[in-house]
Amino acid sequence: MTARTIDGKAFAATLRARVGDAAADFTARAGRKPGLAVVLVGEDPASSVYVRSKGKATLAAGMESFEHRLPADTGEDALIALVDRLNADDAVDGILVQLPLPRHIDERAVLTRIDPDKDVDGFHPVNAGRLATGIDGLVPCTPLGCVMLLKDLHPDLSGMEAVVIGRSNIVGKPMAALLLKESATVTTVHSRTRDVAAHVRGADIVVAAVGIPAFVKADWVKPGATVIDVGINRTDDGLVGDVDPAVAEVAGALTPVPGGVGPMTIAVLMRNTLVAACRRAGLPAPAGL
Ligand SMILES: Nc1nc2c(c(=O)[nH]1)N[C@@H](CN(C=O)c1ccc(C(=O)N[C@@H](CCC(=O)O)C(=O)O)cc1)CN2
Ligand SMILES: [Mg+2]
Repeated sequence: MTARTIDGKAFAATLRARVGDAAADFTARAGRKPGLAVVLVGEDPASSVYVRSKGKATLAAGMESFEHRLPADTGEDALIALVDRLNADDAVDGILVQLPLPRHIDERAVLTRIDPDKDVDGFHPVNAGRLATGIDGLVPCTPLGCVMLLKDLHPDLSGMEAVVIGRSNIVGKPMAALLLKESATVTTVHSRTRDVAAHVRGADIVVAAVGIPAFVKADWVKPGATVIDVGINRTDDGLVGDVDPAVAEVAGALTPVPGGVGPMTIAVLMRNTLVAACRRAGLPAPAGL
């Protein structure tokens, strides 16, 4: 069997177009555009590219982009002061601090300072708590993008066996919470799990978010399973995922790297910004997003 390729790039393009339509509608009703502020500290080349892409996507969706590029030696206090200003700025609906931050800055101190209702990354503990308890909030972009791709293929995930590999606050934990919300039977495996392969073998859905190149092997995967590869590992052989390419011979469907989950992250960020803007303006949630 050769797995069907899940085209995240194409899905992301349609999502961005739908957000663009909804953003035009917001602008007509609210008398202003939705606004997204992105903060980058330092000059990490990959982060710099992502921030530029976010700015371009924001403008392309008809939204206001506020880009703040700060030097690598910016102090934590100065960064927090900027977050406070963005929290108080009515033109800003969404705030995103690009990760990773330089080592001298406490990531948690910065992320918990963002107004939860502007936290379009969904990383604030208030939004994590909302997700865990079933309250509408803002949900991390990458896992929400994964669920959108999964539901496109399997509109009803209820009762499906899902294994999430990795337990980060950014992907693994919210991914498991979102799958649970869809009534899947969810197992999270991680570095202390005794037999990862045994868990993966029972899964209809595998989400690999572990950050180890080609970690998931073909003989771990149930024939026909849907495999979502969240890994973005830069190696001497270029960009590779967390899933061994040989998995394509066993899986029913697989996201490629690049062109799978990655492009969904920025498309969902646009969606989250629009959702935050609608909530802040007291407008109904945009349909179908
Ligand atoms: N504050 C945040 N920081 C980071 C996040 C995040 O969601 N919020 N995620 C990643 C980086 N990221 C966005 O910020 C991101 C990563 C990858 C892609 C993407 O489209 N990848 C392409 C490949 C691009 C390449 O060649 O590098 C793909 O997979 O097809 C978009 C956004 C960490 N930081
Ligand atoms: Mg740090």
